[in-house]
Order: sequence, then structure tokens, then C-alpha cells
Amino acid sequence: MSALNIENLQNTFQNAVNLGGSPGAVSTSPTQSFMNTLPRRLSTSKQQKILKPFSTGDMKILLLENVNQTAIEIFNKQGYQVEFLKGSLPEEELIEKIKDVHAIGIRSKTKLTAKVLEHAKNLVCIGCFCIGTNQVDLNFAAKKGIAVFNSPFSNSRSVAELVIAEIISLARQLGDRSIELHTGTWNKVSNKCWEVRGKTLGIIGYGHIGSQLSVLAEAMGLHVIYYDVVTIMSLGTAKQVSTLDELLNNADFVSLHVPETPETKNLLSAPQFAAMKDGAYVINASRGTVVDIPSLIAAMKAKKLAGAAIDVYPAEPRKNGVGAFCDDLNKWTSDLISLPNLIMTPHIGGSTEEAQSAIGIEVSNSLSNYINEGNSVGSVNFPEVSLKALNYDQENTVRVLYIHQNIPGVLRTVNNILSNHNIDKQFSDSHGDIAYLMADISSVDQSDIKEIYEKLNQTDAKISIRLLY
Ligand SMILES: NC(=O)C1=CN([C@@H]2O[C@H](COP(=O)(O)OP(=O)(O)OC[C@H]3O[C@@H](n4cnc5c(N)ncnc54)[C@H](O)[C@@H]3O)[C@@H](O)[C@H]2O)C=CC1
Ligand SMILES: O=C(O)CCC(=O)C(=O)O
Repeated sequence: MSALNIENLQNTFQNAVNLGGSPGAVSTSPTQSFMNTLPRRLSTSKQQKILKPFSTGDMKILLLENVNQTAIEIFNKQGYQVEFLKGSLPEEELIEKIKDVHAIGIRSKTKLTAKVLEHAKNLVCIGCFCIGTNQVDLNFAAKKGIAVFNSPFSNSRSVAELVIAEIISLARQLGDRSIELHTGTWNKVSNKCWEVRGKTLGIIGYGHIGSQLSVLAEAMGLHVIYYDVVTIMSLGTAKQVSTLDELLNNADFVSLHVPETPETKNLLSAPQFAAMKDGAYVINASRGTVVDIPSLIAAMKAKKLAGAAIDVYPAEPRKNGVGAFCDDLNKWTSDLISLPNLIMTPHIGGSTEEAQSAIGIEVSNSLSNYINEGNSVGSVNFPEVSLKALNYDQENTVRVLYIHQNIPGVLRTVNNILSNHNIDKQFSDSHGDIAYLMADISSVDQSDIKEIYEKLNQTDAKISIRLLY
């Protein structure tokens, strides 16, 4: 990492906690909001202590993509400044906005690339208010000391229920019948319309969503087989198969529930469609890159496939609106929309009131815990470290949050710096190149804080530091 980058990283946290541009500006006197808590501090021992020195009113949170109201309420309660936008932002606007904020909340459309994050001088953490985190450069964020959080299963049920609806809709050609009748055409047919009872559902990716789908599908009389890169205990009477081809050869319905990774790119393409049963159906509510759409179009036109349901696309519009889904976005759009028995939805797998409300609560709490206490449990790119909240009895205790490069000798150096004080608790963990140390040190005078900060700041392995007290 270049000297310039290290300097930038340093600035990030200095700004985030109001430490100013130089360690000399460390505040050793309580802020006004800290003073406001004083009566409670004196009268209520064991109550969770609100840690400073940052003033919560200085924390700026940018929420994009119509993140749920529950999140706004939780951030408002914390006293943070919240800016809320319904859509995502084009790259240039995002770069401008991200320069200023301490936390950002996004869903699946906002791309937090290295180029964007390079400008995020004050950013402490990122909240993905969804399951997928492929839209964030997780390694780059970690190297900058930015923790990323998501909601790993709050919308799983919603996706599974949508897929169940699509299995029946495809088997009965409901989409086409509905479109016909909307335009006055009465077309009462049973040709190639099927019950789902007794058919085989092949699930690719048996994680939170895949396994939930498995249970619902069996309740409707489907046989379930699944393929996953890891061995996973089956639920009900579902059976894990050992190759993707085995699944494709035997399933009447194939549903994808894998993350976007280099390995899952075009997981279903021409050879995989060829391996499927004639008249099979494909459902993709995972990520747009997982299915090669031109090959899917070819398989549908050749009647190899009897239908498909697609919720996710390689490119998706930034905002809702008429004309947003067009050939300019994905060049095959016109071809795709002309296909019969094709259900298309605008990435709404996880879009239910229940899921969005739960996600809003979960992710905003994770971000608040990290900002206020340093707890990184649940982070997807960072060591997961947590210490119990400090209480008001712990008057002269300082919490040290030290994010550093994962190289030998760092803990010895840091503990030497802390050695004049009692280290009450310490928790350190690493994740790849990054390590994170939380330590509660007691018997610290306010006047020691500046010195501790300065010494930690001079350590070679430092990525960022916060001292909370
Ligand atoms: N359409 C929508 O609105 C939503 C889409 N999603 C997408 O669904 C994906 C899956 O979600 P979860 O089930 O919660 O994830 P998960 O992490 O619980 O499960 C994913 C499973 O896929 C398996 N897997 C990974 N690579 C594989 C490969 N190459 N071949 C076969 N299996 C592979 C993993 O071992 C794991 O068991 C998310 O990553 C997200 O992209 C999630 C929520 C909503
Ligand atoms: O609700 C969203 O915007 C994204 C849902 C999704 O794809 C996810 O949770 O990974």
C-alpha cells in the first residue's frame, strides 16, 4: 500500500471520529452530547455506556435505493444525519456524495467499486440492505478499513415463495393466458399445461434460499434434487446429486440460488441447456450473470425449454420507469421479451414488506453497533470481533479499535503501547490481509488518550484507529 493511501486511510477515521487532521487535535474533553448523558452516568451504574468522542450528530449516513423506513428510524434515533434517496446514483454523482459520508446503505444496484471507494475518505462502514454483496469490492473496502455488513437471510423466504409461484405459473402458462386476456383474447387450452405434483425440481445452490424452497416444494408434492459445491444436509426427502449434469438430466424445473462469483458466471449456458430434459423450465432469481441469456433465448426458440422465469439481469436499470428496460441496457432485450411462457420480473425476489422491514432493522443495527461500539460481528469482509458494551461504572476505560495489516509482531507492538494501563479485555482476529484488535483498557486518564493515539498512529501496520471512551 502506498504512503499516500495510508495517509488517506488515516484521514478517514480521524474525520469520522472528529479527531481532526492531526493527532494533536484529539479531543480530551467530553463533547456537549457526552455532557448531556452525565446525569444518567452518575445515577445508573451497569447501564450501557454511550461511547464518545464523536458526536453522533456529526455522523452522516447516505441511504440509496429506497432502503426501508425501519432503517431511517433507527439511524434517526441514534441522532445521525440521514440522507435518503429512492434510486441509485450514476458513478460520478456517487463519487461526489461518498466523499462526505461515514456510512452508506445500498441494495443490489449501487456499484461500490475500488474507483468509487477510493474517494470515500470518511467512510467507516457499508450496509448492503440485501443478501448479495457482489456489488461491493469487498477486498478493497477491507484494505481501506471499511467494514461491510449485509442481511444474510431476511428475504430468503420471500424469494422462495416467488419461485413457488413461478413453478406453477410456468407449468400452467399463466403469464401468457393473462397477457392474452388483458388484450381481449379468450384462449382456453390445456395443451402442455401440467400439474406440478410428482415432477422433479432441481435446485442449484442449497443455501438459505435453496433449502427453504426445497421444503415448500416438497409440501406441494414435487420431488427435490439439489446440486451444491459443498455437501449439505438435505431437508425432508430431498437428495443431493454429485454433478450439475446429473441435476440437469433429471429435473423438470431448474432453479438457481447461487451467489455471483467468477465460478457461477454463465453456469447455465448452451451445453447445460442441451443437457436438460426436453420441455424443462428454468428459473433464475439469483444474479443476472449466472445464466447466459442469448443461449437461453436459443433454447427457448428451439423448444428445448418450455418456459423460463427471470428476476435478475446482467444489467438492470438504476430507477423505476417506463422504457428503462430496453436494448440499450441489454442488447438482447427485444428478443427476450418476444418469447412465449417467459415470466419476467424486475428483481423483486426479496421485495416484500416483511423482508424489507426486517432487513432495514438488521442492517441498520449492525452499522450502528459498529459505529458506536466497534463490534464487527456479521461483517462479510472483515474479522468478526466483539466486546461487551462498557457500562457507566467503567469511568476511566477506553476502547481501542485498531485495524491493521495482518503481519507478524503487530500485537506485541500494540500491547507495548497499551502496557502502562490495565488491559481489561482484548479480542483480535484476522481475515486475509486484514486484522482487527478491540481492547478495553482501564485506568486511563483523559490526558493519556492523546498519547496512546499518537503512538498507535505511528505503528507501521496501522490502517485505522478509533478510540472510544
Ligand atoms: N432475486 C432477489 O431479489 C434475490 C436474490 N438473491 C441472490 O440469491 C443468492 C443466493 O442466496 P442465499 O441462498 O441466501 O445464499 P447462500 O449463501 O445461503 O447459498 C448459496 C449456496 O450456493 C452454493 N454455491 C456457491 N457456488 C456454487 C456453484 N458454483 N455451484 C453450486 N452451488 C454453489 C453455496 O455453497 C451455497 O450453499 C444470493 O447470493 C443473491 O445473489 C438473494 C436474495 C434476493
Ligand atoms: O432488494 C434488493 O434490491 C436486492 C435483493 C437481492 O438481490 C439480494 O438480497 O441479494
